[in-house]
Amino acid sequence: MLSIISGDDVKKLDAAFIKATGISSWDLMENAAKAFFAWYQSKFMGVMGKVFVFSGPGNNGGDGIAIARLLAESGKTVSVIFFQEKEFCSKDYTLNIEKLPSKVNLIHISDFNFEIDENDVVLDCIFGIGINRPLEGSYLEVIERLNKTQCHKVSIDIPSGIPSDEILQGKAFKADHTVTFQFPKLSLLFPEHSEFTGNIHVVDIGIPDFFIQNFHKDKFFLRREDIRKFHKKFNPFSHKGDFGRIMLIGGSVGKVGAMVLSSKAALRTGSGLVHVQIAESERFIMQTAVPEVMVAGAEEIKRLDVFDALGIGPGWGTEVDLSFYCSILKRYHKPLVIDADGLNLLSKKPENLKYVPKGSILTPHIREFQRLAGEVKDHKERLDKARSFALEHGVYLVLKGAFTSISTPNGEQYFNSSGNQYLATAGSGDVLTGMIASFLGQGYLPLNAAICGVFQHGLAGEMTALDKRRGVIASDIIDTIPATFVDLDIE
Ligand SMILES: NC(=O)C1=CN([C@@H]2O[C@H](COP(=O)(O)OP(=O)(O)OC[C@H]3O[C@@H](n4cnc5c(N)ncnc54)[C@H](O)[C@@H]3O)[C@@H](O)[C@H]2O)[C@@H](O)CC1
Ligand SMILES: Nc1ncnc2c1ncn2[C@@H]1O[C@H](COP(=O)(O)OP(=O)(O)O)[C@@H](O)[C@H]1O
Ligand SMILES: [K+]
Repeated sequence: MLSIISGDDVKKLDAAFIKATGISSWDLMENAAKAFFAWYQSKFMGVMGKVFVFSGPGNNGGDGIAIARLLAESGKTVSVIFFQEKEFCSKDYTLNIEKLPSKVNLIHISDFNFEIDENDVVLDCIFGIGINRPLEGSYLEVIERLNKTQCHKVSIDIPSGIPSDEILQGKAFKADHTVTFQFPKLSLLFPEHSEFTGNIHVVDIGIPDFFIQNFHKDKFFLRREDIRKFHKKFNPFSHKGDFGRIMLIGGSVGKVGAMVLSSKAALRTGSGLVHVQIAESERFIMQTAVPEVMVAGAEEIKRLDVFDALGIGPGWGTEVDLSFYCSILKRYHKPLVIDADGLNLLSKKPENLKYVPKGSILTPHIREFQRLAGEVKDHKERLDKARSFALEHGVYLVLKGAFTSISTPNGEQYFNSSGNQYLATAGSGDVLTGMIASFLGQGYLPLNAAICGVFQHGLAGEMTALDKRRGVIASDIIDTIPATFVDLDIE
């Protein structure tokens, strides 16, 4: 798992790493340039145009000059466009200028003619995480001009103009790809910045994560290779009971489809037994749609303790009797999952949050979270609010969207890397509820259930979008859940 640290801490990290290993800051920049070059070779070598490296005065600019050298040595036609004379630039920038082969065109910005073709590549190395004020003057003019230019655009570490941990003030470079070093900078995960970042790629520059953990506070980035360790192992003697008995509550008249999706997703995620509690009139639809599911009557609602996990909310409607809802929360003493109308009902009377069992998992999308916790001005504030909400109520708060975040009762935040925009389709959230409730019922710790559910839901979305793109519907995501176990090599 990658730790996400603040821009200020990156400087301390670099200094400590250099001190501990004896390598020079130039070596670290060289590692960054080589890591970028390897990425470029795998993704861009087929692009035959010229490369224009726009190089600012700091170490991001220095990275650009080192990259220009590697690209030129590999046979590319490279120009470096610089803004400041080297006396005003960082030490490693100057060292790299001295190492540039003579075949690289070195052009001051005032002499550059902006003759860039569609097939050319612009590398944005103007500012990295050292940006400390909004863009102005020639930097702003150049970036605005580049934003209007048709060509391939790649930002190094972060699109120039965006601060590492805050919301952008003013303008920034608009990239098709951002290749970021070591870990994604927090602000790359904000929806406000999606028009600037393009696709985000993380490349390793050789600082081991255990070293970074000395600096990290509370934020992690979840990647595919991290997921296996959150999974439980089952053996050939495991029986239906080991895979858990869960109860999903929701499905009012006309909205039983939500429960069809949740319950089917839970079965596809591995649940041994799935019961649902839905409006009496919808029984027939439910049993026809998913014959493997048991439709619970009032008796079973009385005996909640027999269930290993509950999932409350999909398609429930907001007309539910709040005292009935509270009685479920009060009588169940294990962590449960609350989504959709289960959350909207809590927003109606937030004092009922005290009945939610500790360690439960709440899965709001942005609007549901706003109803629960109030208005925010931007995603940065939303993430802070999610963190304090989880701390205050002792729950896991899964804030859904691109880079879904999981805030824990001890103040940590995990950011998901799987998924795509095609998951934004009716019922997709109901599928996630079924998946998380299923893992919880299989005996996973709440954090592990949330992580595995969120990651595999996203992965199922990616896999199903390969041949369906915007045609993905929630049922396709469910059908692809089993393939995610195979893809991740989980038994
Ligand atoms: N561990 C890492 O992450 C590493 C990072 N490196 C690179 O180093 C970068 C950070 O380098 P720096 O700290 O030098 O930061 P920058 O390269 O972002 O540049 C900061 C410089 O620009 C000036 N500046 C800031 N905002 C400005 C504005 N709006 N207008 C005009 N001037 C402005 C500052 O006064 C400072 O001189 C990273 O983004 C990355 O590209 C690599 O070189 C090596 C390892
Ligand atoms: N752009 C996106 N990138 C990644 N995941 C997304 C994106 N948009 C939506 N999702 C995911 O799709 C699901 C949508 O859930 P939700 O909003 O509750 O939908 P519904 O109410 O239709 O079931 C969430 O898991 C969310 O994280
Ligand atoms: K940059």
